[in-house]
Amino acid sequence: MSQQVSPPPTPNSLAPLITRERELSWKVASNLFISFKYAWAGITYSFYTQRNFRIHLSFCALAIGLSIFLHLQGVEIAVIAITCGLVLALELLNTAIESLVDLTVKQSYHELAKIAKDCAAGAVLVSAFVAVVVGATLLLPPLVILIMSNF
Ligand SMILES: Nc1ncnc2c1ncn2[C@@H]1O[C@H](COP(=O)(O)OP(=O)(O)OP(=O)(O)O)[C@@H](O)[C@H]1O
Repeated sequence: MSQQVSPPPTPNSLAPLITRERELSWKVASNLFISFKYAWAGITYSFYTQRNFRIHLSFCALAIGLSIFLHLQGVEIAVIAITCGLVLALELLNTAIESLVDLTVKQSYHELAKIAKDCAAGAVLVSAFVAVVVGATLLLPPLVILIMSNF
């Protein structure tokens, strides 16, 4: 049995969607404050449900705290903060992708669901690896000097 494939949308068929401006959304935040509230709800959801998010958040707090304690230069603290932000943002996207996949395939196995979840988890892993390299490069030398100077 051949699968029915819908034709790709032409630029003209997208125009009504754009003019109706997100009419298809279940709900649209009415103002900026409500948008922040929903964004914060996503962050707290990830915090309470995702162990990895809590672990990454703890390491980020530690790294930023250490960089201030060790009097790193402003640009170095900024690089550590950007790297931490990247890891946490990718964790949030990973959670979003997992939820979307579960919503789509429910509790059934699907090869594409596996690819989507594995790639999302892989993106987090890559960013975490980069964060370790950045942290080790910027934090370890002054930390070793501080420890050595106390012995
Ligand atoms: N519906 C599915 N079909 C196929 N494989 C799946 C499916 N759901 C999960 N998997 C596989 O199980 C793995 C773990 O999925 P799960 O949804 O439990 O993520 P997780 O353990 O919460 O991941 P993370 O630690 O990144 O948050 C996925 O990476 C994927 O390989």
